[in-house]
Amino acid sequence: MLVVKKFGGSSVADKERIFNVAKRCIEDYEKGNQVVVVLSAMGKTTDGLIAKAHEINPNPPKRELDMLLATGEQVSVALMSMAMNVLGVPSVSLNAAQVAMHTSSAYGMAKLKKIDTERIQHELEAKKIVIITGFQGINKYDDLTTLGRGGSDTTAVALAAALHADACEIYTDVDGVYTADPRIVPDARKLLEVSYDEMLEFASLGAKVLHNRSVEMAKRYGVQLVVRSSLNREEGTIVKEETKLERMLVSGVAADKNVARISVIGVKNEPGVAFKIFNLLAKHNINVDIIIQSIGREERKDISFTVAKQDLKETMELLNEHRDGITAQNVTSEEDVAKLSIIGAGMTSNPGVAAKMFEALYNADINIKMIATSEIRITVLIHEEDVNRAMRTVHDAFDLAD
Ligand SMILES: Nc1ncnc2c1ncn2[C@@H]1O[C@H](COP(=O)(O)OP(=O)(O)O)[C@@H](O)[C@H]1O
Ligand SMILES: N[C@@H](CC(=O)OP(=O)(O)O)C(=O)O
Repeated sequence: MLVVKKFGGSSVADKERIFNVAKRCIEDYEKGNQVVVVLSAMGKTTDGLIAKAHEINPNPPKRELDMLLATGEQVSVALMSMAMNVLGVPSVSLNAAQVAMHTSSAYGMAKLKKIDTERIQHELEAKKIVIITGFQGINKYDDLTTLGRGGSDTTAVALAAALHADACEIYTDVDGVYTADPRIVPDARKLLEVSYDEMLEFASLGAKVLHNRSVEMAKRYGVQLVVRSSLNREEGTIVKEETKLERMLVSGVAADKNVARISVIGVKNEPGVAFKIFNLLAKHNINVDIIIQSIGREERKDISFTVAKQDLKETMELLNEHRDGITAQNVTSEEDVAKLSIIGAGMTSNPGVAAKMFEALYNADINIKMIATSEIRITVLIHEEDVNRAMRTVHDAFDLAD
């Protein structure tokens, strides 16, 4: 059996945890399995590297930032292989260039395109545990790229697909996917199974327990995932196509503080304006979420939308630079906002769900700034300082603890 095991930064944060992971991997190896380990950078290393970059240059070139960030994962894999060596088990660490994990060129948000498996297969046949850097790749210029924050999960799923692995296990510091972030909602309940579609919404809406692209990829290639803890032996959560369990109306609540609101005020009420605004942002790889257009006062209207906080500065610069072209009278922004979402495949065609969420927020005196819905989620934009309270309130309103 070939197993891909991914351990996040929290699981390899210090010497004890590195040895803990090494031992868990060796247990699998000693059962006769082929073991591929994917690691993230230790603890908060990536945050530290980003801060260091900004000390030197407040606008670091994206290529150089990736060059720097990719070092974090290399430290983890080298130390892990040294730990396995101490424990007497043959292993080898490989970075993205050594494997040849090919990505697109977009530094900081590269997409995996193709993974060469020869080197990995060769090392597995030599009976080694193969330890691979998550989060990074190489592009067509042979430069190092990174896949976006939390991207090591995606590396693991891509490797599981490329190697036709029998299992793909994602180890973190909680023992599965819960109805809400268990650190914020203490009575959140662990889900035994969750469908790809629901997990994709969870991940995209702020539950960082899995990287959203890893779920997309798992669905596309039919890779079944298990999310579990590296710190205990509890059964985890299975992420797969269809779950046998009875459909819950709402499966969970997710929050995302990494969001900012932008309002483009007084644009002309004529065809093509929205196209010009969002085409401009798309050309600069800026992802936009909730979009609201006001009903036009005669000749002018406002368009508001959200972007990730790290894209706020660039978005504001672009919109101000093109203010005449997009016919805007003013552009404003708000940073202290957060998104709160409820997710559930069972909410389709159930008219009471939105009302129940809004009632819970009303009872807690929380104001809603924007609303977006899809078949399986309802998202509201609220004040950032209200978000944890809002999460607990909505979790309670839908009885998710039971
Ligand atoms: N619905 C959820 N279920 C479980 N964990 C969640 C959820 N939403 C958010 N989280 C958070 O995700 C964290 C794990 O993700 P992350 O910190 O990226 O771990 P790692 O370093 O292992 O990749 C948990 O500690 C938890 O606080
Ligand atoms: N080290 C990277 C990639 C990653 O996936 O990390 P983690 O698995 O610890 O969330 C980050 O911090 O974004």
